Amino acid sequence: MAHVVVLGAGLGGTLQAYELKENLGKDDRLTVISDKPYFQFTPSNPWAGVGWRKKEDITIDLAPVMARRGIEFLCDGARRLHPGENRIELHSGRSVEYDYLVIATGPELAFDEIEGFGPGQYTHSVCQVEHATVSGERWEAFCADPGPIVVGAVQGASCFGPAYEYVMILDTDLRRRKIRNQVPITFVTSEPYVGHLGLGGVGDTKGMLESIMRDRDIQWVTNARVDRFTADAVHFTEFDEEGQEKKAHELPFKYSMMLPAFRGIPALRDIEGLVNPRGFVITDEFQRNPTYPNIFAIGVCIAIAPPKPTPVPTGVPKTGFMIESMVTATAHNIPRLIRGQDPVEEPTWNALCLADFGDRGAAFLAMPQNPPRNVNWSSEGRWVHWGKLAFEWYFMRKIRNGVSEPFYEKFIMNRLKISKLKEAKNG
Ligand SMILES: Cc1cc2nc3c(=O)[nH]c(=O)nc-3n(C[C@H](O)[C@H](O)[C@H](O)COP(=O)(O)OP(=O)(O)OC[C@H]3O[C@@H](n4cnc5c(N)ncnc54)[C@H](O)[C@@H]3O)c2cc1C
Repeated sequence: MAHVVVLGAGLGGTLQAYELKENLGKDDRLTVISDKPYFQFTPSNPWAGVGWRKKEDITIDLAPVMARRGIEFLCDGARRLHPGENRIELHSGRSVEYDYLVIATGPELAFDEIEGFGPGQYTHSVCQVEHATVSGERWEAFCADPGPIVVGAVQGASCFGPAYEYVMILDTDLRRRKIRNQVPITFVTSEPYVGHLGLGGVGDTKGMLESIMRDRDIQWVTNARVDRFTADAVHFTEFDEEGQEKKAHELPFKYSMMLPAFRGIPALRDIEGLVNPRGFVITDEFQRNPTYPNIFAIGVCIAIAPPKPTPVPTGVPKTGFMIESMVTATAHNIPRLIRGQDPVEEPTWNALCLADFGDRGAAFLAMPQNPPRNVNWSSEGRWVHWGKLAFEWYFMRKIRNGVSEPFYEKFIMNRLKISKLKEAKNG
């Protein structure tokens, strides 16, 4: 009999618990530990950031759901991991021991690396539902007395999709309110070009997103390193393609949201052999840590090197499709280890993003994540907006009912089939 613990109950940890439950033996114990009592559907946070969703629409109370699936649930935060003792020390003072651990703690948001940045300072956030709810409330006040907007992603950011989503959603909302003409919008990003996305672009994301931004009167600045935020301006330095300083900017705003860089959570930081210098968990091809072979990690908390350095540092996004493949590999590898076998399942690490703009949207699929790729596809249209609504509905239902079926695999296969049929029809 083995005790398997999943630390973190976000998109990755919750799915991990459901898939492990299917594959573990009857006598094995499964515990989920999370510092929040609810699951939040992070992809809907940009909608909460304009008041299109409330917190209760996109969160699910985990205790009853986990109880129904026969999974122990502990709502407590990890203070420190002691991997040499197979023990997690929790904020309550209690310790939990494990035979196998899956770390799924997502990112710590590194707002403190830039002066004046983040909630409680001068800018807003949609990274967590608690932030997005406040942003949605402030958005109402902004619309009553509008001015310039700055949206984007700072140096070291890896998650660019939600920045594009949020800027387009704000544009859509302002047009619906018929006040778009009073609001200059600028997109400021550390990416070397619009549509790079931390992936070197996917298909024609550069041309596609530039064209959409032009169409929506959104100005942009790329290769930007933010130096500080003050109450009503972002101060940043623009670099050229060689990485030389090009121009210092002071751009005024009345409302701003920029994606921060991520790092690993404090409970894991500086544990030698477990994490890299930014606190991301080191994993091998089986999602297993090489130093502590009974520890696996999935989701945003793992270390992935960028494919190619950029003039201003950028990271690699870890999106749902990729996380799902990490979950599935881990759900097969841990039971194999318990049975005395070697791990064999490797994740596929592909990237899919449905970026909703409130009326239409843009989608891309990169298989594998880094170029050169077998599938390098991007598209835009009204179908993406409907696709994102379906994604939210399906995912919330899946978490509520404890279903472990892979979503992305099915969605992508269907979408690619439709594209191929269309191509064949058009000759
Ligand atoms: C705004 C936004 C929108 C996104 N939209 C999309 C999208 O549309 N499609 C897509 O594919 N990807 C999207 N992503 C990327 C990615 O899919 C999400 O970030 C996803 O939530 C990552 O899952 P995760 O399980 O790794 O981390 P999280 O979902 O962040 O989960 C981490 C969990 O660990 C818990 N935790 C943290 N610290 C501790 C601790 N010390 N002790 C115990 N528990 C702890 C947290 O409370 C949380 O429950 C988006 C990301 C953001 C920020």
